[in-house]
Amino acid sequence: MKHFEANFDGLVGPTHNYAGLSFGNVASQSNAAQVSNPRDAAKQGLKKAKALADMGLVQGMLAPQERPDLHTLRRIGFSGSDADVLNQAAKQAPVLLQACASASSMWTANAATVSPSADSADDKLHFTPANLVDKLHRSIEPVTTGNILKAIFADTKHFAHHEHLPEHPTFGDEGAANHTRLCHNYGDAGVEVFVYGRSVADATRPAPKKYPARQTLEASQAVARLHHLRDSHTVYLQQNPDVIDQGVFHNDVIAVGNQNVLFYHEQAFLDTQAKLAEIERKMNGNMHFIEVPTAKVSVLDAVKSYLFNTQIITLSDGNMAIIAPTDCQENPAVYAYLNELVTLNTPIKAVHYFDVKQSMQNGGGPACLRLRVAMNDAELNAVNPNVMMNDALFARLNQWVDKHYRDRLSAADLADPQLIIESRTALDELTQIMQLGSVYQFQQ
Ligand SMILES: NCCC[C@H](NC(=O)CCC(=O)O)C(=O)O
Repeated sequence: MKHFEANFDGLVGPTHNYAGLSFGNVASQSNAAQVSNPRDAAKQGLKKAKALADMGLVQGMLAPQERPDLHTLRRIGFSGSDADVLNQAAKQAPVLLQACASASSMWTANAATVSPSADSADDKLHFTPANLVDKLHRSIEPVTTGNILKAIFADTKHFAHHEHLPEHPTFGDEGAANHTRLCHNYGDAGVEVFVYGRSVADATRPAPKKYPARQTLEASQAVARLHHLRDSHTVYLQQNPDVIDQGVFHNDVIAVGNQNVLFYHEQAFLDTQAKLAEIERKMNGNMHFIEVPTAKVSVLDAVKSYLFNTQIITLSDGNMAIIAPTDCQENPAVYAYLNELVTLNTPIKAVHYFDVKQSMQNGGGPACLRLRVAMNDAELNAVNPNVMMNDALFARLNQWVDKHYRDRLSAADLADPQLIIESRTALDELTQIMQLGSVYQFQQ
């Protein structure tokens, strides 16, 4: 049986816009009120996903969510026709309308935490959608995320789906952005590293002062229990609160892992040496810890360029490559570091750059755009084949984007009732292309 890691990228939705909704996410805040280009955003994402498929990786796509979310707007008291609801919300509570119109489900690293069957005591592949409670616009994602994941990973013989954690700050959960699975071969039992920003129960642990710590230790522990992970193969690691206060709102802005490589910034964690020793021990040795010193790349440069929001992928020859945003080429310190990295004695031998600027301007790099699912042949055979990237799906989805997406969207456009119709027409067609069934509220 073959074992590998598949990536499922989020297809950018038709309402992609810049609303400055994410306090603590520097890019989101500094690009607030810019005009976005949903069509380019979707095509940039598709191009990156297709390139990985062409490199021989197993690559799928996850459908976007229904936005504007009329269901939530009605739940909070706006009423009448769909156009009335938008109109009232735009006048009375424009920030709530923006929250209900965000295309943030595109960042599928936050869709869920995924544990492969090799790690779980019940031999199933587990999914827990993230509750994303720290941000209103993201807290409305998990139910539909669960529907989409169940429509793609349907076979209960292989896949276990859990409900998102209780919607309370105690269980703040940001999904795979704060979770890294390490292993020697993809089929081996791996070590799952959960990185949290604060502990609710243990007030003696430090916490950030300026920006929120979105992920709690309590949430990470709950997910590990749900997924039947073994203590001997699980590590809980605290993020350095000082870097959260410098804009590292998710761990995947400061660290990324693949197989036996952990690539991270010197200032990423607390208790770094003791925790790396625990990882080394639980992995039975042979780890490559690639620590980037502040002297070479500052935290500020890491946050600006998204050096760590890169994907590290294993190619068929066993070598690894980094998938980086072009912003890393534009930052002299980071570019120099990456050029040096490929000459060092590590498994990483190449860097490929992709323009994902539409997403970057909201604080989402290549790694935010994908959900990793380590699996085997038998599990892949049970996945809905209509979401898997290939020449035909790439062409079909590009046509679909051209047909339905606008090439500019401003805050004022979110109040346009026509946007509801466009978005629903597009998503209805997409559920047919991907054969997802009725995953959206408007289809029920
Ligand atoms: N993993 C990357 C997530 C980026 C995402 N940005 C946003 O939601 C910005 C939306 C806006 O400001 O319009 C976030 O902060 O959760």
